[in-house]
Order: sequence, then structure tokens, then C-alpha cells
Amino acid sequence: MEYTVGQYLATRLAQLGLNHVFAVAGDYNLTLLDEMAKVEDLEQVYCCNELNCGFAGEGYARSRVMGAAVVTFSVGAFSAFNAVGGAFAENLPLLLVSGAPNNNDYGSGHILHHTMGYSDYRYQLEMAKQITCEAVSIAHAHEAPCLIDHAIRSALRNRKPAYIEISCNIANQPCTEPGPISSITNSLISDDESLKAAAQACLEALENAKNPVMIIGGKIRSAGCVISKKITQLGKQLGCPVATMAQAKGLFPEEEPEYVGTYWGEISSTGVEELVRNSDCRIYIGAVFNDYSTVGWECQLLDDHDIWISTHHTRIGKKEFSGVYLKDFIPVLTPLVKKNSAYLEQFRAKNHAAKAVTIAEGQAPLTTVELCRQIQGMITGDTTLYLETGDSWFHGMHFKLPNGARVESEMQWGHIGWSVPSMFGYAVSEPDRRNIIMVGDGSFQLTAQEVCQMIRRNLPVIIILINNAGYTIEVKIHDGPYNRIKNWDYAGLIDVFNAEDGKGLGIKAKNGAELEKAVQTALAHKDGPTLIEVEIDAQDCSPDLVVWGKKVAKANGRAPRKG
Ligand SMILES: Cc1ncc(Cn2nnc(CCOP(=O)(O)OP(=O)(O)O)c2C)c(N)n1
Ligand SMILES: [Mg+2]
Repeated sequence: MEYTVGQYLATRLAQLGLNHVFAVAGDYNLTLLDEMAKVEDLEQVYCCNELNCGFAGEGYARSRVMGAAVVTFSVGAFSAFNAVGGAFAENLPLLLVSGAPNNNDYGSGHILHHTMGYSDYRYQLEMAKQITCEAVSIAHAHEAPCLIDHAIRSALRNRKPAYIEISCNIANQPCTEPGPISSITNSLISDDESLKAAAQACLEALENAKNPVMIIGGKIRSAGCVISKKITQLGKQLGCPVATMAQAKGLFPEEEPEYVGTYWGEISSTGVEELVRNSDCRIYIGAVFNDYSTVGWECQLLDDHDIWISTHHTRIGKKEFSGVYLKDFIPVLTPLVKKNSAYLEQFRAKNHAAKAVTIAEGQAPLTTVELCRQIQGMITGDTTLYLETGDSWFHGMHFKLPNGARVESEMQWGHIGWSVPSMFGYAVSEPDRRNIIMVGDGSFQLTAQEVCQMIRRNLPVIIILINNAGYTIEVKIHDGPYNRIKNWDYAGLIDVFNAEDGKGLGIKAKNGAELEKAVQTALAHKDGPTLIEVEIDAQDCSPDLVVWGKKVAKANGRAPRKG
């Protein structure tokens, strides 16, 4: 078979196990899309705009080895760049592909449409280099295979986005046939000597520890569920308490006896902040210490007794072991560690079990307590719950997850509106899971259009839309008139998106009884999304958000550094 550049790219993606690529048409990418469409098993899924397209690719990358989005030059790519920045911050391998000017125009002095209005078009590649681990420009067919392979390989190895731009007159030009995909998927291996030394140092640290505790952070999300399983084995082998940081909710099975809850400084699960503070050996795995995860820098930060195992390096006490990769280190360490469950038994003896939540009176105005009680009832082992930036983060930490349930969040980038398009991409990959989004009214207003694509593909996503009349998370950090928003008829929007043949459902719920009914309807509704608009008083929010908001405001308000 003769290959063109577009077919080469599409074949590589299909060889990696992608069955979908997200796209928004533009005259710089139409030939490329035509060529990619010739490759079996790689369906093109069209989005409303390029920001949502990028987030859909990011959501797909939460389920598959990678996600891919195809956009047009400048006017498309610039919007997608925000989602690419998010994928970089969240360590997700998203491939952004942009159509680009005809290669005859480079150096011609021509002014082209969809450009900045001058004749040097390299600005987009330069921008992409700042927000990806690799950015390449393809203006000649013979270079395409090597550059495409290099960009994809870099994204997979670094768990970061990559960028490819292809001149619009090159996409249909002949090029060589792709070889075995193993040349791309082969991952870097750890330095053997460092691996052994790191394991030895870790064992010594654990030997001397009375109260070790394992704390799992969000970086392991992108390392994939295989790693997650290996980390679970390590936790069980060690027998010590295991906590997850907010970004890592769901990355350790919560039904395991070692699991103690969320570690989030002052707003940790009951007893967990004290457990971590009093530990003499904290084993952080994939931890990210930022102003939000440390509650305004007031959390326990790394000290000389700690062990910090990240995806690409390991620090044990005062010693650094670079080139020791998480994927290699955990399986080496697990069989060597000795069980030390005394600290866990001490913790259990204090009995920190959460109090049962009483069912609200059915006609009473809906509260977040009743809302969360009912959402808890929806969570099964095949549920994926997306928590959007907002009060949803804080409520989400209190859900008890049955093994197999997943939680997705975007706590490093924190782009409001991420959840709807990212869930769209995730649900395209995992249509049979029980996919639920918990999203605030403010966030929803940024990317609501993508619900119409869920309708178009009959995806039974359940959207819990919290209408609390504005930006509550911002109110709790720092209030002002800018935190009020124009109200929408969110449930009514579904009729707009349905048009003549859609099967979306939009339901309003003002009290517990209406919510019960809406949840039953949503769970039974399989051929389209259900948006449940819940009306919540603007003052009703998670107590954790109130504490966290004050600390973040204090961190934001620090006096300027002298000098
Ligand atoms: C793209 C983007 N623009 C602005 C912000 C700042 N921001 N963070 N959270 C918010 C408000 C979120 O409000 P909602 O979604 O209604 O959430 P809650 O009311 O807190 O449940 C803003 C405006 C942001 N995080 N991302
Ligand atoms: Mg809100």
C-alpha cells in the first residue's frame, strides 16, 4: 500500500490503539483530514470549537495511551493551546496536529489568511515549543515519518503533549510506510545501578522508620492504571497507612484496609493530617506540591526523612537517584519491603469513621449535603466521576469509592469548563462506564456546547449542574461583583441542543424528592446525556472550601518580596 503523510500519521495513531481523533475543520487541515479518514479504525469526532477539541483529546488520553486533536492554523491552534497547556500541567500525552500554510508560501513574502498578517509563519511552532515536550513542523514529505515518530515517542515517554504542524499541500504527498510501532512505544529504562542503590537506600530508611505513611499524588494518574496496581501492591506489602492527595483521589483503591483518606493539609480526612505530620517517614509517590495542594503552603512539605518517588526520578532522604523511573522502581522495591502495620493499627484504633448522613425531608430546599448523599448512591465500581474546578472539588473528596470507580480532576491547570469537553472525549473512549460530571454553573458556561456532541453520539453522560448563582469558589477566596453570573435555564438548554432529533434530557431539581426522581431517570436513560440542574443556595458550600479559600487568599495576599 502506498502511504501519504496524512495516512502515515493516522496509521501511527491507530497502531497505538486510538480508535478516535478529535477535530475541527479549517482550510489548512481539510486535505489532512481526508487522508487520515482513509485509515480504518480511526474515526474522526468533530467538536464545536478547538478549545473543546483539545480538552476532548485530553479526556481521551485519560482512558487511552494518548489522545489526538486536529485543528487549523492559528485561529484553531491558539484556542487548542489552552487545552494543551492543561495536558502539560496534568502530565497527559495529547498530540495536537495543526494544518499549516502551503510550503511554497514559506519565504515568499506572502501574507496569508488565518495568520498574524506578516509573512513569517513560524510563530505558532515557537509558541507550541513552550507548552509541549516536542514540537515539529512538516513542510516536506520525506521528513514526515521521522518527525511524526519523534513527536509521538516524546509525548509517550514524557507523558506530556506534543505538537505537529503539516503544510496543507504535503498531507496528501507520498511517504514511506510505517514500521513496527514498538520503535515508538519502547519506554526508557531505569539505570540499573541507580535502581539498586535507590532500593537499598529506601529499605534502610524504612528499616529505621517506626511510623511510615504512603501518600499518593496526582502525577501517577498519567503513569497509567498498571502503575496504580503496582503501587497498590506496594501499599499492601508495606501495610502502612495510605493516603491520597486531592489530585490523586481514586488512584488507590479505597476499599483496601490500608486506605485512610485524603491528605489535604487542614482539610484532610479526619485524623489524616495528624497522621502525616507525626510520621517519621513519609513515602510520597507522584506527589505535586503546589499552592492549592498544600493549602496555601501550610501543608507538610518534603523534609530529610521523606522519600519522594516521582515518575522520572527518586529522592530518598538527602540522596537523589535520577533516571530511576516509577514504573521500574515500584516492582523492584515491593518484594523487598517488610510489613510495618503498627501505625495503621494505631490510626484504626482511633476510629475516624465518617458519621452517617441523614436523608433530608423530601420537599425541603436542596442542600449540598443531600445532593452529595444522593450522588454517593450513584457511584458504582464502573463509575467515572469528573470533578470540575469549584466547590465540586471539595465535596468530591468525601465520596467513598468502591473499587474500580475512578475520579478525574484537573487540579494543576484548573481551567473552569474543562470537565464537559474532557468528559466528552473520555466517554467516546469509555461509553459503557457510568460517566458522571459534577460541575458548577460558572464553569459550565465556558464550554457547554460540547453537550450537543454527547447528544450527537448518544452518550449517556450524567451532568450534575450545580446552580448556586455564581463563582462560589472565587467568593470564598475573594468576593466582588465579578463573581456573579447571568443565570441560564441550564436544563432548558438541552432542548436547544436536541433540535429535531436529539435524545438529551434536561431536568431541574429543587428538593431531595425531585432529585431522587431525576437520578432514577438519568440512570435509566441510555441513549443520550441527562443534565440535572440542582438549585443550591449561594451560601451553601463545603466547609472545606471556606477553610481552603481563606488560606489561598492569604497566600495570594503575601506582601511583595523586598529587593
Ligand atoms: C479559564 C478560567 N477562567 C477563570 C478561572 C477562575 N475561576 N476559578 N473558579 C471559578 C468559578 C467557578 O464557579 P462554578 O463553576 O460555578 O463553581 P462553584 O460555584 O464553586 O461550585 C473561576 C471564575 C479559572 N479557574 N479558569
Ligand atoms: Mg457556581
